[in-house]
Amino acid sequence: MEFFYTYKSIETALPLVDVENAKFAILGIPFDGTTSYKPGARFGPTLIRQGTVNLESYILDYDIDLAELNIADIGDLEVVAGNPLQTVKMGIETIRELKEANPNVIPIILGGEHSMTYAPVKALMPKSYVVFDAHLDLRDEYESNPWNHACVARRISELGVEIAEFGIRSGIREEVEYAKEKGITWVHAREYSVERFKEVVKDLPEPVYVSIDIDAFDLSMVPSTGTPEAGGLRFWEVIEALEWLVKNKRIVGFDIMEVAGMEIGDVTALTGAKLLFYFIGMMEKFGKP
Ligand SMILES: N=C(N)NCCCCNCCCN
Ligand SMILES: [Mn+2]
Ligand SMILES: [Mn+2]
Repeated sequence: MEFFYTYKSIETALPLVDVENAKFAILGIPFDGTTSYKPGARFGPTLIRQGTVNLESYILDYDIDLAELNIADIGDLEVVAGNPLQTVKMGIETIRELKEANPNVIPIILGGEHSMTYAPVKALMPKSYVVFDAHLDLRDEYESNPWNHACVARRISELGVEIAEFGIRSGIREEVEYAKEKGITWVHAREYSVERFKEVVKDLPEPVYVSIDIDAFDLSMVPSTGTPEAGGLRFWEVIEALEWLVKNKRIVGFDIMEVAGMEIGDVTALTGAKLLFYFIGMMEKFGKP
């Protein structure tokens, strides 16, 4: 199947199937036009895919081999340089095309900056948005742009989607006040635990969209990201929370955003690649239908 707004990118190290037969479909959105400190997230989709070359397709702790699963990769979205809204609109259309081709497929978006997450959320319209992030992303606008990556959770909130945020350690008072006004729960990185995650998420309505802004992880694991923040989360404490989430809530989509970098083997991209493999593996092993 051909998609109007996509082009073929490098492929992961996994054998791939057609969209029509896929359980998971990868789409890269290489946009980084509003990142304010470090650029390079436009290379995230390519670097994450290339990082999978380094990984075994077999997930030891799950006894699942991703090479045996039905995974499609529809390439990267054609972005409109400097225009996040137009790029998001093309992303919405592409993900809707994807779901028309296979209503059961689970889209996995590789960013690109976090503003692009609005596209899968608008296309899939989950009841809840669960996000790991260093930043609240609840600004009404940033650098005079309401489609800046610092605003994505606010735009999602305006869709009426319930929101829970984890790993937070950066924001402004106005965002905290907005979260309080809208009943958005956010957990500071210092207060984060898997138990706290379960407490917050257990009553959220389904289905759920899960977003990972890679800067939620500690700076040591993800130095190549647009707005890095020290004091982040550890890998396995996020994986354990996601395993509980996919067992207990129906997941309609997933993304890994804000992976930047300029070279093959970038540490941040390798973190993203490992996370990609674990998410697919846990969905296969534990995913609630
Ligand atoms: N990724 C994000 N959500 N970023 C939010 C804006 C970056 C905060 N810089 C603050 C700079 C103040 N000197
Ligand atoms: Mn973010
Ligand atoms: Mn962030």
